[in-house]
Amino acid sequence: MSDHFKQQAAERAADDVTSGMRLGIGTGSTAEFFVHALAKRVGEGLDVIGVPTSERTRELASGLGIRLTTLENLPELDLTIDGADEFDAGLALIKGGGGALLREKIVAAASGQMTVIADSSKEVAILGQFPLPIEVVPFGLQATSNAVLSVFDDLGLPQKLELRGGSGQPFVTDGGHYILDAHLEAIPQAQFLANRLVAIPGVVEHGLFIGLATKAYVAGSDGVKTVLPV
Ligand SMILES: O=C[C@H](O)[C@H](O)[C@H](O)COP(=O)(O)O
Repeated sequence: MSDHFKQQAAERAADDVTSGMRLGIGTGSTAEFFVHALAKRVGEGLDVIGVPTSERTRELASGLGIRLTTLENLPELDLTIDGADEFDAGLALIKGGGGALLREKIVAAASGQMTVIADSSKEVAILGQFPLPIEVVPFGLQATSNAVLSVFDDLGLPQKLELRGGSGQPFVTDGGHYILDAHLEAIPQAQFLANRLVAIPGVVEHGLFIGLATKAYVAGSDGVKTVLPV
């Protein structure tokens, strides 16, 4: 059922795209529905150019005939459409469940607008039930993990950090980094935590997206609703 909702939200976002737009194209199962909906419109004559946020999305979108480029060639975008793991009433997000958070955040920050597409299960009163992904360089992994844990300690957050994939075969991002998933349960001071995390050497980026999303299409049993940040 949730796949059906993801598809509805994605199709609603695809309706907003007009010819000439420079698009950031997100990653994940919801974003994949968007890629299919966009490809259908491209097949009907819509003329857009897209920057994918992952190799996975690049392969899918190019295979479906969507014209793509890189952010190097097109550093300013009109609109990014992407999924989220959680969002709150202010449209602060947790992203990175699929490991694409770094490119997703760079692309969203280069876009005039960002539309989140999600099923209603992603809406939360407070972020943090979904584990917060923190992308780190492999060098100095233990030292970086310790520094992250020390920030959690300072903020009274749970000290539970897991290397995605496990130490035997860590998950490697498109940028060649690892991901630490932080099981925080609730993040009451998201901006403060974000500031502390990016100040740690070895942390490349984290999955808190604050002040980036300008709109969300959220699909549930009542249909697709539009959410604007409060
Ligand atoms: O790294 C992955 C992305 O941030 C995804 O957009 C996010 O995990 C949501 O994915 P899904 O649409 O599959 O729930």
